[in-house]
Amino acid sequence: MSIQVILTDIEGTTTSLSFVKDVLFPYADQQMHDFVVAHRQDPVVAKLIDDVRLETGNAVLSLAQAIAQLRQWIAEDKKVTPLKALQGLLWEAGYRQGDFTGHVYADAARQLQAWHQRGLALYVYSSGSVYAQKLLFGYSDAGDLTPLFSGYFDTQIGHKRDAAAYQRIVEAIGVPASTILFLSDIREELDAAQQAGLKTCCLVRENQSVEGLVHPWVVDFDAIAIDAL
Ligand SMILES: CSCCC(=O)C(=O)COP(=O)(O)O
Ligand SMILES: [Mg+2]
Repeated sequence: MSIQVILTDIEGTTTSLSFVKDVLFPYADQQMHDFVVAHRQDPVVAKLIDDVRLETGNAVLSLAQAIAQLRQWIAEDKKVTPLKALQGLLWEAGYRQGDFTGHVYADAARQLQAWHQRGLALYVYSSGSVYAQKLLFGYSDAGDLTPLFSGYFDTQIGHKRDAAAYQRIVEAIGVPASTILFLSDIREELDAAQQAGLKTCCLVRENQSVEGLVHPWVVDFDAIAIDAL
């Protein structure tokens, strides 16, 4: 069956690792303390701090300890759902103030537009929260790309190395798994998607090794031959 849907990862796939690690994460790290303290009474932020307590298994974690835990998770690049949700809220100010724009490779922006034009449905699946995904594409280097996307998934649907997450995404999109092409730079994510029956393609942008790679791979979006996959 031919491809009807493209499901794409962000970091390392549409977007450089460096933008996430050298721009977004340091920004969140610098702003986390003041943001959480200023918004601690906001029900959304208060719930996320409770979620940090749940995640750590320490129900009496103080606000200061929760902030320290969040900053440690940033340093360790942990894909923890309350951290990802808070990062989205923090980055909003950075995008709106023009402190940075969302990095999207020119080839990715070009092909996303071309695939949308030819009638393929485009979805995102990233560990970054859906809110953060919409900000990145909404304030991207290539302008507002959000009209191209039919939907977004984050770790609320499951973790990216878990085949069950892809099965839930297939159900949510409502087309056969074999008509969905998943794009990612991480082979464990591609393995999980393949187990769920999706087609896969690995983005090898930054000198990763392709030794033993069982997935088709390309160096950028221009090299993806949808009809040949
Ligand atoms: C979309 S927000 C910035 C990226 C981010 O926080 C992240 O964890 C990236 O994970 P991905 O699954 O896109 O590799
Ligand atoms: Mg990635």
